[in-house]
Amino acid sequence: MSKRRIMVAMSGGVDSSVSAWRLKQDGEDIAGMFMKNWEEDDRDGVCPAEQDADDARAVAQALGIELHTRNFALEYWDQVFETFLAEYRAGRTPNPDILCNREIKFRTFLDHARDLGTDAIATGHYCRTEARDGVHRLLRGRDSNKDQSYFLYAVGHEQLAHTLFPVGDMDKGDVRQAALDAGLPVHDKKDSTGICFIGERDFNGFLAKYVDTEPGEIRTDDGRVIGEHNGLAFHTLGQRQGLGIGGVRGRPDAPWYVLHKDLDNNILYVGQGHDHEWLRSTELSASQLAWVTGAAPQQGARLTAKVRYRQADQACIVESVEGDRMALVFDQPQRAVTPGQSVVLYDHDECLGGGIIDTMNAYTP
Ligand SMILES: Nc1ncnc2c1ncn2[C@@H]1O[C@H](COP(=O)(O)OP(=O)(O)OP(=O)(O)O)[C@@H](O)[C@H]1O
Repeated sequence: MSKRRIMVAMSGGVDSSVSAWRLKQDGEDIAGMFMKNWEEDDRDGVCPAEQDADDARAVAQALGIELHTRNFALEYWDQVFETFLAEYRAGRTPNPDILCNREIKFRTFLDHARDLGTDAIATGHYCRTEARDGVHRLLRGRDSNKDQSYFLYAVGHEQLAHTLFPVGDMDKGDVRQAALDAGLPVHDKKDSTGICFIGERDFNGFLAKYVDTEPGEIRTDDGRVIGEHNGLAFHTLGQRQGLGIGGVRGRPDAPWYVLHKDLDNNILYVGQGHDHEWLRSTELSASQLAWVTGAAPQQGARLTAKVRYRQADQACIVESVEGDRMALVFDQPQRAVTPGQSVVLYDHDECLGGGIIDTMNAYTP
């Protein structure tokens, strides 16, 4: 049997670099691909993507493998960024990394890798897969601190069958150590943070270029108008900073939190108290459902869920799944369940899939 060929998605970061190195150590026949998914605009001369491409090139050279580069900026714009903007325009808070995984890394990239005659792809995500009864399942990464299965819930088993996660069984510390031991030039490179196309720059300034917003009233939970917001899109439920208002009523220093966005009337409701009761939901509904194996969980199933990345597992019950709509009930109230974000379901270590949050039962004025 001829040896399989693997295309490693190489970002120039430490995780994908160690992924490539591990596969090479295992004697696999590998090549790398760097994707450019965003055309640079006005980052004051700083061009992180160029630096990343250089890093990917340096790692490929150190490993003695071929590096392909592809520009998927058009695909990214159409399939990720347009949806991202549409969600913000609708007053919701999207997660573009989840869409990027589904549409770009595990579709466009996978297709390109196949066109180049490779049999599988590899990425540096902290996840694992397991084939059971011939169907590939998605498991959490072994390093619970770095687990990225939340971002991959919308990738199906057909794609996972052709995917390797070489660092999914490693701790981040061991990955960095491996990079150092292997002499990879990126061993001490900083982890990337934030949304990839925005990077470190001002988020609201970026968004304002694409989304028209109207100023409107800021009201307190007891109905007083205490200021003006600059556009509901710039505010996220549960968010603390950036309201530009002082304290009132004997609690001048207590921080304010976004409690509710009244989209019909363009009013931002705020209140004092991180765990304000208006932010608490015990139920939510979600749509745009995606199940890794293709099978939805049973009604009544007791599972755990995350309504945001890095949240601890929350016990819940699947109240209903009908067509493309699911309702969940949580054992404990959840803070700041946010429309547009994803709810992801787990059965112990297995990530089953999830959907995009539409409504929750937090109090609304
Ligand atoms: N520009 C890119 N080109 C090729 N592959 C990429 C690119 N960006 C991300 N990837 C792939 O997706 C994986 C997860 O991306 P993410 O942005 O979460 O990076 P990360 O966890 O910081 O990993 P890394 O340390 O490899 O950058 C990467 O490990 C890599 O395999």
